[in-house]
Order: sequence, then C-alpha cells, then structure tokens
Amino acid sequence: MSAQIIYGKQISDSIREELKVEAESLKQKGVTPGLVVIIVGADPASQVYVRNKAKACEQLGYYSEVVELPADTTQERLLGLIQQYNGNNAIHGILVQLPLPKHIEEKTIIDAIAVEKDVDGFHPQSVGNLMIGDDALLPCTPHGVIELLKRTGNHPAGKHAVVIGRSNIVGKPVAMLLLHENATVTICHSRTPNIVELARQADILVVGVGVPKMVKQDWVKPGAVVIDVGINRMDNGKLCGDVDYDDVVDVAGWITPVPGGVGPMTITMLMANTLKSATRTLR
Ligand SMILES: Nc1nc2c(c(=O)[nH]1)N[C@@H](CN(C=O)c1ccc(C(=O)N[C@@H](CCC(=O)O)C(=O)O)cc1)CN2
Repeated sequence: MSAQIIYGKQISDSIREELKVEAESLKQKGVTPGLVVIIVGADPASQVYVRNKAKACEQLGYYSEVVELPADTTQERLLGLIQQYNGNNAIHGILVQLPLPKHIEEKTIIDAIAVEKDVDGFHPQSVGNLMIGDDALLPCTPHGVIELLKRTGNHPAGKHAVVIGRSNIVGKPVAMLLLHENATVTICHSRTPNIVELARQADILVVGVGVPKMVKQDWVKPGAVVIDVGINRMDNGKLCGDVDYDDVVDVAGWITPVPGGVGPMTITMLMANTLKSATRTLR
C-alpha cells in the first residue's frame, strides 16, 4: 500500500490562518509584529526565500523590512546594521539570510543578534534554551518537522525516532525537539557503521544530510513516518530530497514529498517565532 502523503503546504496554510488571527489580536493591543530580513549578495535561491518571507509578513499583517546588501559588504557594516535593528522597537525578529559570502563569519553575525529577536533560533543562547527545554525561539525547520508530525496525528511520544544527519540547523535541534516530545532518539551520521539497520528500526525517520535520494526502501520499516528535510537541486533543475521518494513511498506509512513537504513549514515557523517575539514585549 502507498504511504499517506504529508502535504506541508496545506498544513502551513492552516497554521498561517491561526497566526493571522493571533497577530490581529496582538495588533489590537498596540503591537504589530515586525521582521527584518537581511540578505547579502544575489544568490537567486536566497532571493526567492527572502521575497517569500516578505510576502508571508504581508499576508499575516506584519510589518517587514528587507535589506539587500551587495556581496562585498564588510562584516563591520553588517554588524553595525544588526546593532541598529537590535535597538529598533518596531522590529521583533532579525533574520540574516544564509549562506553569507565567504568573507563574513556566520557565527560572528549570529552571535550579534539580540537573543530575544533571534527568530532563526541559531544564537548560542537560543540553542542552550532549546537544550534545557526553556521557552526558546525554536529553529524554524526543525520546529516545522515537529508540527508536521503532530498535525498528522503522528505524535512522537513513546516512538523510536531515528535522525539521519547531525547539522546544527537540522539534525541536532530536530533530535532535541523529538526528545522533548518524549521520543527515544537515535542520531546517525556519515560515520555510523550500521546506518541502514538503525534506520530500519525507526517508527519516525527524519533525514537531513544533503545527499540526493540516499534513503532507499530497505532503510525503512513498513509503516514508518518518513520526514525528508533535504532539498537538492538536480542537473535537470528539479528538486529532490534525501529520500528516494518513489522507492520508499510503497513501504512507508507516511511520507513528506520534496518539494511541498517540510520546505513550506520553514517560513511559516519563522512567522510563528516573529509573533512570539512580538507577544513577549507585552510582558
Ligand atoms: N537565516 C536562514 N537562512 C536559511 C534558512 C533559514 O531557516 N534561516 N533555511 C534555508 C532557506 N529557506 C529559508 O530561509 C527556505 C528553504 C526552502 C523553503 C521551501 O519552501 N522550499 C520548497 C521549495 C522551494 C523551491 O522551489 O525552491 C519546498 O521544499 O517545498 C523555504 C525556505 C537556507 N537558508
């Protein structure tokens, strides 16, 4: 039997409806959620993501600014801009679009963002808050994964979740969030010897490694929930995930497609974080 498809776009749309209502009620209390997105250089994919972030703000009635800087912008100039927005009361979220040009140190930039405006959840203090289970602004893609699971009735509690990939922006935070949801979590990576065997034990398999179509049918337990966080552009221009969708769809119980699975959740969870940050200013 073919897996049930998890349509991220539909789930994302319904979350946005909820956010729009919450934003309206916050605006009634005098606070309009505000986001600034800063992009350095002209990477075409990044430009699309930035445009979509501004569109999402418009759709939800948020205030937004987009700052487009040339590729040769100095680190000092970028740091100065972040300092400016750290002190701007109309802005509740600061997002610097990644990747940055090579001459700018990503870590220095992320560290400079005020933690209460860190809507990407990448600041070391946000990461620490996530680790200890404090009320953190959660990284958007991992948070989106958890929402997809919960909103399809695939609650992680009591399940064996296997995460393939250990990046700071996907693998590690998604594993921590699954743990907070009371899953038993195994993290696999490029040096895991028995990776197929471990993957096959998963009730929930989350994959984020950046290797196109790596996960095949024999990696998946029949009926498992397969969440593909990979977005790889192929030579023919089409996108594919880290899971071989056509191979796995007949064995999995649930599966996210690429495109249209996890991807659309990223910007929606950014909107959720911006609203959360704005709401906190009422305290
Ligand atoms: N500062 C950040 N930079 C980057 C992040 C991030 O979370 N914060 N993530 C990615 C890019 N990204 C948002 O910034 C992003 C990636 C993918 C999608 C998405 O909707 N993908 C679609 C396909 C879109 C397409 O056709 O290209 C999908 O998977 O269905 C949204 C946002 C790196 N940088």
